[in-house]
Amino acid sequence: MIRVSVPATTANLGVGYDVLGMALDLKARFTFEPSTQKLEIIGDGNDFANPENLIYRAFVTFANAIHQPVPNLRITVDSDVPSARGLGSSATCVVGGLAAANAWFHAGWDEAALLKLATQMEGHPDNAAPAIYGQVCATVLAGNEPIVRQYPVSQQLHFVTLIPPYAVSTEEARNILPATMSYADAAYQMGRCVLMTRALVDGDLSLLRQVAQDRMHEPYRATLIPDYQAAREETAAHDGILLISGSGSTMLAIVGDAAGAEQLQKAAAQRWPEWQVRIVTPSEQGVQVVKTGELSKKVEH
Ligand SMILES: Nc1ncnc2c1ncn2[C@@H]1O[C@H](COP(=O)(O)OP(=O)(O)OP(=O)(O)O)[C@@H](O)[C@H]1O
Ligand SMILES: N[C@@H](CCO)C(=O)O
Repeated sequence: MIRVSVPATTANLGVGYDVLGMALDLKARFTFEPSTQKLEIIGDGNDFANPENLIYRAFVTFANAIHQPVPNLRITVDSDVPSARGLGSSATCVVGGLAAANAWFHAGWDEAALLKLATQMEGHPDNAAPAIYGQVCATVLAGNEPIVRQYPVSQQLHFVTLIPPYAVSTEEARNILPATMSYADAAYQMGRCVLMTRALVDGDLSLLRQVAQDRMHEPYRATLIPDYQAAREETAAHDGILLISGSGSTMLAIVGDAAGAEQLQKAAAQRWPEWQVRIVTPSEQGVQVVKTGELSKKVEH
């Protein structure tokens, strides 16, 4: 049996559209076993219990890439990562399926090779990179080749996810973005993206506040999240900064101390009782693969 644990990820971190992403301590756990049937999927939503399941598709993609036959599989899903909420659920499926297949076939692919294939499946690397490597990752593509670097996140920063009960599909949230932006806006954005990484590493909340205002996607995507303005005001009332997590609908609040995070969590949970409001911490680890009862660090080399 192969067990895979993959962290949720919050992509973009505001000003790092398609570049920055951070792994979180919310996990998706998948197990892969031989089955007498072609495919069994247990524990996943009804919509996903079919061969189009993204976890299975990733496993099949890997098998095809190394020219191996696809085995009969039982996949068991136990995920704390809600689907289509901006917390990288699709990346957990893709990275989980690829990493499991890598271990299943003893293929020995390293993280860079997994990231390349995961990026092809996802279309952009900013969820897949931290799902594989952990921490904050900055990733760019040189042709099809991802170039990635990790940044440790300061423990002085505290994070609260505000997860509404409604979904936003990434596809829709990408389609509403304009096709071009001006040089002035590009320069505005580049500088803030660079300084955002510094603010996260240093735990510099005042710098973070100065550079968090995005011009590339948040103004457009806010229209897809009916409670965005209210969530911003609630976060500001607790001295926090609000970003759209990935393509939404989740919003990520960043505050400067643990007590402030708890107060915001309580207030938001009270105001929106049907939301999941969770204090989260960055995950230092990316995907973990456990095979035959032993923890092997990521995939076996
Ligand atoms: N548990 C799951 N089992 C199978 N497929 C899933 C599961 N969770 C998510 N998916 C797939 O991922 C899709 C959602 O991906 P989408 O990119 O829209 O949102 P997200 O990854 O949660 O958010 P974001 O990319 O903004 O962080 C679902 O429509 C489904 O295809
Ligand atoms: N960078 C991606 C992350 C969501 O998958 C986006 O914002 O569309």
